[in-house]
Amino acid sequence: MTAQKILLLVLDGISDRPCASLGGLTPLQAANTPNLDRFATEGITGIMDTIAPGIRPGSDTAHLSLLGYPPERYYTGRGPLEAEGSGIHMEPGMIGFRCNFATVDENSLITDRRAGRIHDTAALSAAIREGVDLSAYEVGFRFESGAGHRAALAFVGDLLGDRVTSNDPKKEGAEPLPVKPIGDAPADEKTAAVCNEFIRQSREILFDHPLNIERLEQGLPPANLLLIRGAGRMGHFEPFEERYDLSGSVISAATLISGIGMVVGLEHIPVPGTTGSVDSDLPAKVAATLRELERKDFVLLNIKGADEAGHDGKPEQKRDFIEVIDAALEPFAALDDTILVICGDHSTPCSVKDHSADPVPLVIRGEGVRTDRNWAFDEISCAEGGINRIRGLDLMPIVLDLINKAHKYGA
Ligand SMILES: O=C(O)[C@H](O)COP(=O)(O)O
Ligand SMILES: [Mg+2]
Repeated sequence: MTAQKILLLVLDGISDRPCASLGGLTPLQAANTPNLDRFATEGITGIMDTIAPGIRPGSDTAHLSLLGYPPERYYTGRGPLEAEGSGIHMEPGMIGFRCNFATVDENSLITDRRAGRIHDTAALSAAIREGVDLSAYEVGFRFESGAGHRAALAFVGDLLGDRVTSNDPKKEGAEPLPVKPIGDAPADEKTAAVCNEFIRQSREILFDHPLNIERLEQGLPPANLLLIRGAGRMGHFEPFEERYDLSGSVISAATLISGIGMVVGLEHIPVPGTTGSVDSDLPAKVAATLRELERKDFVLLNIKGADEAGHDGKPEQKRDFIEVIDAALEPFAALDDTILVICGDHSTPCSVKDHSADPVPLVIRGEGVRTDRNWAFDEISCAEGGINRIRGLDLMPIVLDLINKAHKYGA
């Protein structure tokens, strides 16, 4: 029997570098992962540069590559993808941004780029929608909360450009930067001015919002500043179903990943109780994935929490969450008509607190797949596997071949 379906499970930021506090092991090596190891035993393993060796992938460009959409052709910035996944439909002419709720102190220094990984910013977003007025620029806007500290923004108006910088210095202890046009096009100058005005007004609204007063009383960092980045317009994506002759769904609490799925035409399946963080309801996600595989040919499932632990520089938390992931994956062992692909989108080493170019581990398991001698799913063991080392764009062709949907090159 040939497998008919594909489950692409992306363990976001799962891979790492050796951690001193884990005795020189990576969190994935240190974790007890019987299910992942079983998939490695039953399948074929390897490592993957989701973009190319030495290139540090963003989650956006990495996921585009994994889905077989070359980012150099399709990527128009993170903002529009994050916006689409946050429920803002990006019409032509709109400029989208990714935002962080962040904390600044009385000296205007950023003390936390994620406002203590705040959850539930709905009230703050409502206040911003209500209070910010950009009519002086004849610009409207949409603003929606995403998972955790994340949010998305889109400007609607004439003569807006998308070539502007970010106010995010990308580190704590620094002041927010002014947003500047890249070049001297009037449309980019206008967008930069609108960004700075949006940031100014939203900061005033957030400063004495009751939720922030409450957070201060509880000793929590207030979400009193928006960092905005990733300006862009929506690109054009060949629909996944036409490209591969596969129907598909995306399951992800991270709005960026749902947005990417949605723009290529995957159906977004929201799952209550999932947070994109280490407290997410993973069994609910796994159950939803199995339901989707009953009615669709392809499912993209993203599990985000290990990436957050990497960004926070917490090896023990990352190791422990990997064990939670592993336990939740047990039901996938029963998949028999599905090619199961498990990989990372990039490494997020705890020592770097950001993405690195270290390749990610990969396993492909299912009917007809050749196996190799590797029995463990981790960065080091997979490097000895039968897939060897591939790029993200190689993945879809390999998997399409395994379900006999590849086309012969030549006669
Ligand atoms: O978690 C995310 O959304 C990104 O991968 C990291 O973004 P941040 O550094 O702004 O939290
Ligand atoms: Mg990622």
